[in-house]
Amino acid sequence: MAAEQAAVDPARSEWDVIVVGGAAAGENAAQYATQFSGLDAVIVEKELVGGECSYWACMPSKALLRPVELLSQARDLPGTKEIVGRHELDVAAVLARRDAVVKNLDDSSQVDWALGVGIDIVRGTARLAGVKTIVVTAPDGSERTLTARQAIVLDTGSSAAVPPVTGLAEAMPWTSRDVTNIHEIPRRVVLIGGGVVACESATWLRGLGVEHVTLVEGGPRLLGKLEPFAGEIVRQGFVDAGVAVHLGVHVESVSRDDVRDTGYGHVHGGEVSVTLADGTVIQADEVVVAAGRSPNSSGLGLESVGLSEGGYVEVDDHLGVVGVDGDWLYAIGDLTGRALLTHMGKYQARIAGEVISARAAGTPFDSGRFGRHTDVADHRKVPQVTFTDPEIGSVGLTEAEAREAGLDVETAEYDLAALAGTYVLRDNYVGRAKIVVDRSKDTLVGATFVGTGVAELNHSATMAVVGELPISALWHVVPSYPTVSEIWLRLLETLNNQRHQR
Ligand SMILES: Cc1cc2nc3c(=O)[nH]c(=O)nc-3n(C[C@H](O)[C@H](O)[C@H](O)COP(=O)(O)OP(=O)(O)OC[C@H]3O[C@@H](n4cnc5c(N)ncnc54)[C@H](O)[C@@H]3O)c2cc1C
Ligand SMILES: NC(=O)c1ccc[n+]([C@@H]2O[C@H](COP(=O)([O-])OP(=O)(O)OC[C@H]3O[C@@H](n4cnc5c(N)ncnc54)[C@H](O)[C@@H]3O)[C@@H](O)[C@H]2O)c1
Repeated sequence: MAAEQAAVDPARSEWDVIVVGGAAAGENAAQYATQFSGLDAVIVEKELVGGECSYWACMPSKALLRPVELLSQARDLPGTKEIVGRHELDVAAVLARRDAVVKNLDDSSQVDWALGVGIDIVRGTARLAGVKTIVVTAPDGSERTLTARQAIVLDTGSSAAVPPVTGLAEAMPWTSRDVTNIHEIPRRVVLIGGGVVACESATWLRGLGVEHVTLVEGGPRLLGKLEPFAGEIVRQGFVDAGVAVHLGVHVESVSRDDVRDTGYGHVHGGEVSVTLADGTVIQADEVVVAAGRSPNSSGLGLESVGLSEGGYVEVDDHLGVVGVDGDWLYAIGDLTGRALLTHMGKYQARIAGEVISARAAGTPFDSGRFGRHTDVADHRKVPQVTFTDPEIGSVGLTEAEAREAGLDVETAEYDLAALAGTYVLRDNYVGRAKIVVDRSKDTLVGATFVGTGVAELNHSATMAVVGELPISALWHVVPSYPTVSEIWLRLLETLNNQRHQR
C-alpha cells in the first residue's frame, strides 16, 4: 500500500486512459492500452484490485472444488481407494488453502503488478460525470474529478441477483461471496437455482461435509444453458452423492426469525424455512441464492452520457459503448452481458485496449478475418468449463441453439467411458460427449464433454470452433493414446458411420 500511495500523486487528475473497476479484465484493458503505445492509465477500484474472480468467485471456488474432485477420483481407483478408505476431507486444511488462494483478501500483489507495469491505482467508487470525466468518492468520503485524454473503460462487473421471493432478502441469504468464502459449515443448506454457481457450490458443500444439501431449480433441468445430457449426468451424480434436487419448481417464500449479520461465510442467524411452490417445506441452517447475476450499472452515472441506468451496457464489436459518440467510452466483462466469464472479459479487455491504442495513434484497425480489434469469440464461440463432479467442457452452440440459428445441423455423440484413455483414469468413469456440426460448411460449431479430465480437452474444441477447421482436417489431428482426447477420433468415426448409413 505504501508503494501505491507513493506512486499516485493525489493531486493528479488526468490520464490517457481511465479504467473503472480493477478486475482481471480491467487490468488487462489498462495493460493492452498502454504496453506499446506510450499512453498512461489509471485503474479506479472501490474494493480489491483483482475483482470478483480472484477473491469471491472463480479462484476460491476452484480451490474448494479441487480436493473434492481428487478425493472422488482416489476413492474410485484401486491402490488409492484402500488408503483413502472412508476418510473425509480435512476441512480446516481445505479452507486454509482457499484463504491462501484468495491471499486472505489482500490485493497487494495485484497492486504491485499494476504499479510494476506503470498502471496507477486510485481507491474509491467512480461514477461517470459527462464526456471523458469521472468523479471518484474515496473511502473517506472525499470526492475527486478525473478526466481521460483518450478513453474510459467500464469494468464494474456483476453481483448476485436476489429474486423477489417473499422473505428471501430479509433472511439475509448467502450469496456466491459467502459460499466461496465459507468459514462455518452449516449442517443443512438449500440452494436456490440450478445453474453453474448452484451446481458447483452444491459439489463443494457436500464435499466439505454439509449433511443435507438441497438444490431447487425453477427450470426443467440443471445447467439449462448446456446440452441437456450434461445437466442430467450432474443431477444423477448429485443423487448418488445424497444431494436432493428439485426441478421445475420455484421457491415461493423464505422465512427466518433470527437474522444476524455475522459476516461473509458465517451462518447468518437461526433456522431458515424454505417453502416451494408445490407446498414442500424445507428446514435448513442456511440458504444460498444462486439465481443469476445483476450488472453493476446502477449509480455508475450512465445517465450523464445519455444512457439509462441499471441494465447491461451494450457494446459494439470494438467494445465501444453503443449510444455514446466520440469513441471514448468502452465496456468489458460481465457489465456488457456478452458472456459472464473471466476469460471472456479478459479477451474483451485485450481487444478494447488495442482499439484504444490504435485510435490514439490514428492507425487503422486490423480488419482481417481474425483481426485483433474485433470481438469474434463472443459470437457463438464461447468456451466454458463447469467444475462439477463430473466436470463439463463446452464451447459454441448446443444442438438446440444451432437449430434455432437456422444452421444445417448434424450431431454425433459418444460414451466417454468407452475409451482406453478414460478406463485408466478411474474404475467407474461416467461421461458423454457431443459435437454439433454445420453440415453446409462441414465445420464444428459446438462441443460438449462431460467426465473426469475433460476441462483441459475444452481448448482443443475451442480451437476447432473458432478456427472453423474443416471436419476433414480434424481427421488428421491424431489424438495420443491412451488419453481422454481419443474422444475426438470416436466422435469423428461416429459422424463418418452416420454419413455412410444415410
Ligand atoms: C461463484 C462463482 C464462480 C465463478 N467461477 C468462474 C470460473 O471458474 N471461470 C470463469 O471464467 N468465470 C467464473 N465466474 C464468473 C466470473 O467471476 C465473472 O465473469 C468475472 O468475475 C467478471 O469479471 P468483470 O471483469 O466483469 O468484473 P468483476 O470481477 O465483477 O469485478 C468488477 C470490479 O469493479 C469494481 N467496481 C464496481 N463498481 C465500481 C465503481 N463504481 N467504482 C470503482 N470500482 C467499481 C468492483 O469492486 C470489482 O472489483 C464465477 C462467478 C461466480 C459468482
Ligand atoms: N465455472 C464457471 O465458468 C462459472 C462458475 C460459476 C459461475 N459462472 C458464471 O456466473 C454466471 C452466473 O451463474 P448463476 O448460476 O448464478 O446463474 P445462471 O443464470 O447460470 O443460473 C441461475 C439459475 O437459477 C434459476 N432460478 C432463478 N430464479 C429462481 C428461483 N426463484 N427459484 C429457483 N430457481 C431459480 C434459473 O432458472 C437458472 O437456472 C453464469 O452465467 C456463469 O457463466 C461461471
